[in-house]
Amino acid sequence: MLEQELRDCIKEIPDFPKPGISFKDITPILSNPALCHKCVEAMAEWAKRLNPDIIAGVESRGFMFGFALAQKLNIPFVPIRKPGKLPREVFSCSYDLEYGSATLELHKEDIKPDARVIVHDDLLATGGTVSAAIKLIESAGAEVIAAQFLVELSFLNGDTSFAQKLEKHSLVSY
Ligand SMILES: O=P(O)(O)OC[C@H]1O[C@H](OP(=O)(O)OP(=O)(O)O)[C@H](O)[C@@H]1O
Ligand SMILES: Nc1ncnc2[nH]cnc12
Repeated sequence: MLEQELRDCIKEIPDFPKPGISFKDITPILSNPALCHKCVEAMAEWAKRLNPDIIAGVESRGFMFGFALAQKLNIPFVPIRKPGKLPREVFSCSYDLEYGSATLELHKEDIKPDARVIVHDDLLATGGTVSAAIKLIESAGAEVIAAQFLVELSFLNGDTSFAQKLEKHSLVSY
């Protein structure tokens, strides 16, 4: 079963990057092309019935499977990036995450109003990152129809209030 294969592959690193954090290292998945393929297939199978126009992926770990998913669905991929990286006019949003605080940016021109967007990230922890990504996309006048993750840390009891207004999906939950 895919969920078990992912659990067996993801490495848990205690006290990284700060004491008390159990870091889920997804990079071993990237060394396993067959498992990557299964992940993209499973994400695409779930996402396609929602008929999205765009996959928006969050820097940096959200780029890897987010781009692959967009390619699989044959739709555009739009990057949501850390501050100062995108050269054109941006929407900007600051937020807190499990081990600090951060800002994300989105090119204003990249998402047209009324587009149906799926936000993709590798991992859902406190929910701060995905909530910021949703705000950015809504600033562009577009609709976020779902948020999709490789990994969800349910034990954190993070802010999943975003899931009241859109669909949420993850391949493995801790
Ligand atoms: O749900 P949250 O508490 O907001 O945490 C989840 C976010 O944290 C990690 O990103 P990080 O900011 O560490 O950046 P990276 O992807 O560049 O490693 C992860 O890739 C998610 O984007
Ligand atoms: N515990 C964790 N492991 C990996 N990435 C994270 N991003 C936020 N919390 C994380």
